[in-house]
Amino acid sequence: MEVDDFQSSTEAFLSWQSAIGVWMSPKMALKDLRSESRGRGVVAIADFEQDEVVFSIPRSAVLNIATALPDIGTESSQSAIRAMPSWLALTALMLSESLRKDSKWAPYFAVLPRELDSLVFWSEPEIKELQASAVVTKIGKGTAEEMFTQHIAPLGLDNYSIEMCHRVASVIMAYAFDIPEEKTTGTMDDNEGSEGGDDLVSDDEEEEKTVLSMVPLADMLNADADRNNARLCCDNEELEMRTIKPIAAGEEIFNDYGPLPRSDLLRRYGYITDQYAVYDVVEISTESMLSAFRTGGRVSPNLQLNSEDLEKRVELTQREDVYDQSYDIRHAGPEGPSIPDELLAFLYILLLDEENLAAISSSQSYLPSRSKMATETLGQVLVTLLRLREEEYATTLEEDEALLKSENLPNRTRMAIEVRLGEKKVIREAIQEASSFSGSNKRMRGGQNPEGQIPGEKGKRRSEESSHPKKKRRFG
Ligand SMILES: C[S@@+](CC[C@H](N)C(=O)[O-])C[C@H]1O[C@@H](n2cnc3c(N)ncnc32)[C@H](O)[C@@H]1O
Repeated sequence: MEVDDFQSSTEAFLSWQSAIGVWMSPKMALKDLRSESRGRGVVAIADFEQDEVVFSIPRSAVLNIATALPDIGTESSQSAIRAMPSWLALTALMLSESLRKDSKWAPYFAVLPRELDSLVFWSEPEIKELQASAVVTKIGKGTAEEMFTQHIAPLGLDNYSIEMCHRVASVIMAYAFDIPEEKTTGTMDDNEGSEGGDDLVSDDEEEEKTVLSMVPLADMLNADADRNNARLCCDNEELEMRTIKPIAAGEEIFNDYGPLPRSDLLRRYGYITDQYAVYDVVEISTESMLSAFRTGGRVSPNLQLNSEDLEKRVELTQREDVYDQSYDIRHAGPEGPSIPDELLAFLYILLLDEENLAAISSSQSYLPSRSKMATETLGQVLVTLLRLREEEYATTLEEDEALLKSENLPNRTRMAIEVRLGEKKVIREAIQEASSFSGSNKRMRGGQNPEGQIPGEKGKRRSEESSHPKKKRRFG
């Protein structure tokens, strides 16, 4: 789009917003931020105080099934759309609406991006640059295409194509909000959309009904984990973008997408920034850990297990509710350590000697506190497992750091390197944490002091010893 087109479509969009009842503070402006690679963004042109309204949007100016479906197609296509999962229904709705010559939403569609860098648009070689990042398994392109074919193709829309569906669905993923249905209360803190994830933050104890919606203007805010200074509030009949801290003239007004690792930021929104590095995550798959424990695997031979023993112990991890398909390793912070309690408990059960395993199996004793599970042996095994995980990436952390110094890297390659490098940093941090484990090995198979059973240690009362690990997982 030419500069003039960009400017004129921004102006047409803003006039249309006023015409459909959106109130905008004279202290805000919609700015061209392409020179900073952020498309359009909302900026303060005068000082805002905390909790001031930046703009307010009547519900009739929000695009969703309730506001737009009655105007399109036949009754049967309307009921077909209603029956679809919310992200697919909104995709069908936007495709249908964009075919209408007199569409009320045309000035809005004109400012939505034609292309994004979300992972669904990456070529195979580009995806390969993400190496062993678990995000590669979460792109869901094939599944989305099956759904387009199954649900949207039968509507017979003139503009239907798989590529078009991806374009619209990706805009929804990056731009849509789940908003509470009218007459309920709540506060939005990020735009989350297409995967049925209702990331609504609300004071209300009751479960709220939300509707996936495109909220023009609210979706013109860019996001920043550190500089988040505004939030979409749905407490009143109109939706209001309110400041959550004072904003000085000249500052950009930012939303937040929540604690997303950069891999997910890339998958959903097609960009990354350093501010989200703190949320980077590495998944370690349970299957890969179990194969390291199998006879001939990579943990030390005296800790390997035959299939029967392994199965028995895995069943116990399931009974103790510490079994997962994979475990998230992250940067240590106020939320907790790098290595989650569930992973410690899982490995602890695989490493327990027969006597203590039998005691837990028969509920004579319980999983101990984290510090007791963090034994030296477990730490060493974890270091081995983490090194194996690191080896799954085709390059090392140091090689990635060197690569990032090269100029003229294509943008997608650079973003992929940053994501995989961030994950390797998480692994290194977890290796450090595991190396510091110093709990006694007395209950471990192959422990250094297997004879050192303390009298009366077995069968302690729950109140003295148990600190059953709690699920702390934060990401889907
Ligand atoms: C909700 S829209 C924000 C408005 C968008 N800038 C526009 O011009 O339409 C989300 C998209 O904006 C871009 N974006 C948001 N925050 C960003 C940031 N901090 N840096 C770069 N791009 C950002 C990404 O392309 C993302 O998919």
